[in-house]
Amino acid sequence: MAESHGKAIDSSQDFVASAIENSDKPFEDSMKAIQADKIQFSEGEDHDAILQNLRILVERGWTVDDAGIGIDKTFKFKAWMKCIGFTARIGLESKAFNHHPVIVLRYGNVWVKWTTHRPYGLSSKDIRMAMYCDEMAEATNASNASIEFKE
Ligand SMILES: C[C@H](O)[C@H](O)[C@H]1CNC2=NC(N)=NC(=O)C2=N1
Repeated sequence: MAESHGKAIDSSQDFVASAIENSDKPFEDSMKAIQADKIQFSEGEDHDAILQNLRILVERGWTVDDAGIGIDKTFKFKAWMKCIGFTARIGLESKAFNHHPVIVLRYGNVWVKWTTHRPYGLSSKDIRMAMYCDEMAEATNASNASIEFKE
């Protein structure tokens, strides 16, 4: 059971709620609470840089998993072809950046999870790709064309 600002919290959802609920507290306090209790950073990472961006991602609906090594989010789209288009955009960038997610493609939504296998933990690559997902979700919703598949 982890403590944050004196409250017992025992799930990453609670961590997220606690981080946002305490957002009126100085930034450092709420982020230290998350760092001390939860995140397992990949070796060699700049912890403060990751935490700065993690706060933005959490406010956009990303959640930290219970192991503290990954972040995930569910993107909702009305049309199946938008689910496909979003997934394809993430897939192409994953190939280009050589950093790959777990993606669950369903009718109406796409669940994406980022974690780093080697070195094990949460890395700046996960953060970058999560930011990219948010950008692509906006681009997908804004675009009328379904995506062309280029090899
Ligand atoms: C050999 C290849 O570069 C590695 O296996 C890459 C591929 N994609 C990856 N994706 C993720 N999420 N983590 C990794 O450590 C990783 N490593």
